[in-house]
Amino acid sequence: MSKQESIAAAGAVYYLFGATGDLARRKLFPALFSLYKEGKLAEDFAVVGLARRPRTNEQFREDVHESIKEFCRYKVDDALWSKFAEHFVYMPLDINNVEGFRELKGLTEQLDAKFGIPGNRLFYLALAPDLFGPVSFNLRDGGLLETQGWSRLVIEKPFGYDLESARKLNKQLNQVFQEEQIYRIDHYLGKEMVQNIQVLRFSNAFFEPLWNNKHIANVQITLAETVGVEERGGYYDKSGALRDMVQNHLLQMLSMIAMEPPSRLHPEDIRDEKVKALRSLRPFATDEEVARNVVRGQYTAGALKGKDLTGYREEDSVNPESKTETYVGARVFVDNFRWAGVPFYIRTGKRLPVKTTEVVIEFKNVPDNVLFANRHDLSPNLLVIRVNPMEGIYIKINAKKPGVDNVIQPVSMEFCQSCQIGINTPEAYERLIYDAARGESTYFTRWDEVAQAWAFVDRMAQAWREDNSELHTYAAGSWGPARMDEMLEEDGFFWWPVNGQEEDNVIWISGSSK
Ligand SMILES: NC(=O)C1=CN([C@@H]2O[C@H](COP(=O)(O)OP(=O)(O)OC[C@H]3O[C@@H](n4cnc5c(N)ncnc54)[C@H](OP(=O)(O)O)[C@@H]3O)[C@@H](O)[C@H]2O)C=CC1
Ligand SMILES: O=C1O[C@H](COP(=O)(O)O)[C@@H](O)[C@H](O)[C@H]1O
Repeated sequence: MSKQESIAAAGAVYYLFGATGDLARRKLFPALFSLYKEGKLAEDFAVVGLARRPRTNEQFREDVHESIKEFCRYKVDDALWSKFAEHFVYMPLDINNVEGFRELKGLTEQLDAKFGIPGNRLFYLALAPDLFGPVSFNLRDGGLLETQGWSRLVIEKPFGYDLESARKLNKQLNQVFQEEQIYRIDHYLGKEMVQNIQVLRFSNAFFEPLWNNKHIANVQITLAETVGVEERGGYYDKSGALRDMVQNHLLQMLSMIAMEPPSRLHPEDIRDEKVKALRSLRPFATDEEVARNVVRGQYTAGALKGKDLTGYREEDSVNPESKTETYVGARVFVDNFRWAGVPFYIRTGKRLPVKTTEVVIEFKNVPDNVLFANRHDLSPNLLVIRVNPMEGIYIKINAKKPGVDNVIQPVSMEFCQSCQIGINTPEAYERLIYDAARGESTYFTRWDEVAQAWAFVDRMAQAWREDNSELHTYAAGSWGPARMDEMLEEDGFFWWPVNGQEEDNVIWISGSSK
């Protein structure tokens, strides 16, 4: 067996619902091409683009070509493109019309025969969530699930609007698919460094023994974006940062930092541990607790890198009186033996000064009775996990300043993954599509995780709905509402600089990312 054959996912028909949409264009077509180029898709596959808009196969292939040229991390060469393009067909289909699904079944049989596909079906729903239920019913009623091979459903976020709507949606899906067949995408779980959290934690003698409240003072998780709401106001103004980022990406990252080691590296064991961590989140009992521990903010006009920026309420397709939050910061606790008393500070926002996703683990200082205890120049040890756009980790330690007695200075030692691997790091969507095609579900969210995360954030949304906590404002291009900084100060901490914006006095041992 050649190397190429050994890494290829089993052949399947990929049904791309929402094939004329933004996600397909920016992420899904480029991901499929990269998988093909790397031999992770062999020749026994077909992609059927599905949406209402009329398109011929040729027009559709041209759309795919343009998307790959613009967004793929690989350059497209003509010979490979021609071979790849043959696997793509388009069929106009309205999701509410079951007849169309019957026709799709006929098309599927032709594609199975043409490409030697063994009856495997991957249904990717790049659609608004209110269409997930209707698609599932029509897949069943149109006969598309009657097959000798496997059938899997890949669905995009948001999975509902709150716990109640998520439950309803899940119930609909469960009428057609088993939980094991449902792959709920959280694209942060496809990011290399998010997946690396487990490896760092569980394969290094350095970290695991210290990974608890005896040694860790606090954990800081930042998901900062420079972009504003862009053209997505219609969706975002209803969703806000809490539903768009906290319920999913932020809490998923938190659960990976906080989880206990699984007994086996089996997807269900890992997800069991993540859901336990989510269940241990201390719920906010009252509106007053929400107000004390959670900060919601909305950006006003400001500037970034010399460019003037409008405020959120002035953006197109946003209600000029909108109270939607574009920033959420919170102090949360994981109430279990490992984490009791350790604050997790989390924040996410649009129009912040840098695009970065980072986790900072701040360690407690050395005990009072040792040599350097009363030194004010002792800085806490940090472990920093850089997820995006830089990928890597660094640790900050204290060391003697060379040539000078009695002077201690912080030193950062760095593993810069993106400097070494750079453009070849697979994009999250490549990894996740490949995993779904291989039946590897570790980095997809299971229903109980989703439900637990909704239950946690619903309490905040409820307090805000009742309007008992303030909507802070922050200037576009700033680090968000000052109240969040004050919260850390109350606890004797501050936000560590992110995105390599280290304090001036730190020496970098391998400063390639600076
Ligand atoms: N775009 C992004 O970066 C991200 C998107 N997502 C999620 O992915 C999903 C898709 O997002 P996005 O691509 O941006 O959305 P778009 O609005 O760009 O695309 C929606 C797609 O759905 C199709 N569609 C709508 N109604 C029907 C129908 N009745 N029958 C058949 N097709 C229909 C549209 O095609 P047509 O009009 O031709 O029918 C279009 O292809 C959403 O759930 C979104 O939240 C998640 C993370 C990031
Ligand atoms: O899911 C989403 O994520 C993006 C940020 O993703 P990233 O990979 O660029 O960090 C965010 O802009 C968007 O609002 C949200 O829906």
